[in-house]
Amino acid sequence: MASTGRLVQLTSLLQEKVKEVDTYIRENNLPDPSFDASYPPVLHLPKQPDAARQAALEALDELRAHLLGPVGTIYESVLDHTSPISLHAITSYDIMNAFPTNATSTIPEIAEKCGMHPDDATTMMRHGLARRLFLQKEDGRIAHSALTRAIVDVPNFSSFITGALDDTWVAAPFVVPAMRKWPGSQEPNQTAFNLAQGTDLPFFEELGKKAESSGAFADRMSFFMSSPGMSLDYAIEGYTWAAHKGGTIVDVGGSHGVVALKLSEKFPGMQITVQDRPEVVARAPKSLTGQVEFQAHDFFTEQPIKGADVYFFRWIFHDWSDKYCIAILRALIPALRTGSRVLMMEAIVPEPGTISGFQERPLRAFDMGMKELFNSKERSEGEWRKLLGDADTRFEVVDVLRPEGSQLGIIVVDWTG
Ligand SMILES: C[S@@+](CC[C@H](N)C(=O)[O-])C[C@H]1O[C@@H](n2cnc3c(N)ncnc32)[C@H](O)[C@@H]1O
Repeated sequence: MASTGRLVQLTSLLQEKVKEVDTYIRENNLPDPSFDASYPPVLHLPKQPDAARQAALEALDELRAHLLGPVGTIYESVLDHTSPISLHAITSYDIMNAFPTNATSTIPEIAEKCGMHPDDATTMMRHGLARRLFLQKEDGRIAHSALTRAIVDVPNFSSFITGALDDTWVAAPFVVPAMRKWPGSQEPNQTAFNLAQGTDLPFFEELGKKAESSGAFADRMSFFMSSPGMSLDYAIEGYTWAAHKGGTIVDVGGSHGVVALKLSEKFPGMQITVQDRPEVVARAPKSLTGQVEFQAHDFFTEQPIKGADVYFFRWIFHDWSDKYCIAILRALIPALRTGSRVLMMEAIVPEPGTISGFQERPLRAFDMGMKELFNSKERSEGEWRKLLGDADTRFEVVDVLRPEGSQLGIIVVDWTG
């Protein structure tokens, strides 16, 4: 029999890893962790102490589940369905801006400032306070916490929260009803979002009806894109673009051409066309050099640029179910010549069960979000390979790149037809 049980093993591991993080904090004169509004919104750690932080969180996750026990764990997750409600109220009513981050207030003052009924404000604030959204001072007044200050200060964070809660979280209770109504549907307008919003339109078309929703979605995307794992540098440095330095590149669904513009700076001989929906292209910046062109093109219709060296798709296919991904790939085929390269820059999720539940949970949350909004999914390497094979066996995967630190990998595909 082991000399210590699992609980003590996990606690020792936790202590060892936390000590590593704590040592780094002290040696570098970083502020000691606190919930006070003065505490920075993100604790930036280099690789090694960050690995220790992850290991500590993982040990803590298992320790907590063991201490709660099976019924306790499920009971907690059922109760947890209320968890985002106060956050939703805080961003919807702009409570975080009701008083300055260095001042204090009261619930009646907040209610008046935000146009809320005082009873509603009390329920929301009490729920939030229990989650460290704001802090209750000894004199009973309310102050900002490090969390609510982050909502105020971190660019586009509040749009991200509002968007994610307004669109995705409100759709969550409709996932099971949507599956019952449309079992196995691959249609983008037979989703939990459609039931929640009472619309027949796919997500982006519904959003497009209201200008402010499209703008908020763009802000939400900006927050995503600002995370280190989504850096554009991975698109530029994660693949050997030099092999096509005098070639023609088509960035399909390339939005406003941020990747194309960076590529053109690095490779002045490259000719790049960025394709997107007409309303997106209409708002695209004008290229100064003529090296980057924009073209309205629906990627479900035949690709008009024939024989390019590379057809690049970044973060396109995960929005679509297999049926539609196959349609996008097949619309490309008439333009391909032997050796044409297709690059798919996408999340490549590990096969289920190959990483811990703690690591897999956020990936599955993304996967569920894709189901809620689009009836699409995040895919593993095996699923990407199968998708390409189902589209046409002449697509050959020649490499699968996983740039270190990048949230997205690059599936390198050659056309062998
Ligand atoms: C998640 S964004 C990715 C944008 C860009 N590739 C990037 O990595 O930042 C998906 C893009 O696909 C575009 N899109 C959606 N449907 C399209 C269609 N039918 N034809 C062309 N582009 C489309 C959207 O307008 C949007 O720019």
